[in-house]
Amino acid sequence: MVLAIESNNLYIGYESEENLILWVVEDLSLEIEHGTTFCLIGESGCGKSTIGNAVAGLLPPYARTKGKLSIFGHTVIDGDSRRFNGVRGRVVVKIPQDPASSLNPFMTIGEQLSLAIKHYYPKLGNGDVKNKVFELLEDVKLEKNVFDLYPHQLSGGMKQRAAIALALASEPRILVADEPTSALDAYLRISIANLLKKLQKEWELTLVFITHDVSIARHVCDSIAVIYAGRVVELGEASKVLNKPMHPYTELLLMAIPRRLSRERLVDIPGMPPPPGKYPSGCKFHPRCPYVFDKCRLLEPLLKKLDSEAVRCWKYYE
Ligand SMILES: Nc1ncnc2c1ncn2[C@@H]1O[C@H](COP(=O)(O)OP(=O)(O)OP(=O)(O)O)[C@@H](O)[C@H]1O
Repeated sequence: MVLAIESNNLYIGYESEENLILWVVEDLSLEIEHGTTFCLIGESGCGKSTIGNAVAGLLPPYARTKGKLSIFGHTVIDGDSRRFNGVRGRVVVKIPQDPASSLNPFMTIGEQLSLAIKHYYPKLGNGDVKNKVFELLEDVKLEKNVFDLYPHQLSGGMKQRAAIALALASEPRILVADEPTSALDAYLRISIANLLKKLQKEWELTLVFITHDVSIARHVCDSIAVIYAGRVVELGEASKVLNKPMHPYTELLLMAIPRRLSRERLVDIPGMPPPPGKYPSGCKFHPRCPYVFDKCRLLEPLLKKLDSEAVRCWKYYE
């Protein structure tokens, strides 16, 4: 087994102007096998994008880190030092939530893709570059005429496909897709998710898929980490976690979304996730947990390994 991403006890925070560090992600220990699709799921603000940015080498300078992160065995985060040269943009790339943010409005898609390919493969001649651009357009299922179009001439779904093509120009091994479907309607959401899954298989990529949409996660992921208040609360094979959730948060998250052909009533998760700096003592989910007992309020459980899964809940320590 080749590990594409490995983190050991990783902490990620942001330093405020008053030099206070707000730890957003804590105690993150993950092993992501190369050539698989790994999903980070959780409500808004729980730290999914922060983890995605850490993996892609895109944390801002005022971010603070502790612990370790390795990409294909190469240490990129060690304590508060981060070294992504040769990795960022080449081995690992990120597709942003909003495709417009990675596309230049003043250049055609063909010009942008050609420029990216020339940057990564300076020895390629113009003809080969153009051929590569057309291959990329075909890979993301865009017509050849898109070469001459500007971003504003594309629909939302086409823009997202162009952003994916741009991300693939360096022939990366890891693709971080941060809510790549959130701005799209239901049909386009599935078609972009399907495209990413197809590319992951054909290009033998490791795909880190960030979403708060359980039905998309169910559709594309091999394994999944459920994130709450900056920590993994459940980890395992997607089919197991999503069909037989162990953590009360995962259980509620699944009850809060409509399922096809199911007549079960939808349930709201009571309350709101705590913002960084306001995490409660004990288990971070205890104020919203229907199974809370005294110990949960006092002490935070560690992520406990149970067969092929892991769960951070005192229920499983009894
Ligand atoms: N660059 C940043 N500087 C300061 N704080 C940040 C930065 N990025 C994120 N945060 C804070 O970190 C916390 C987690 O945000 P993050 O975007 O990682 O969560 P998320 O789960 O991806 O949420 P969403 O689904 O809304 O994108 C939030 O409180 C957010 O305000």
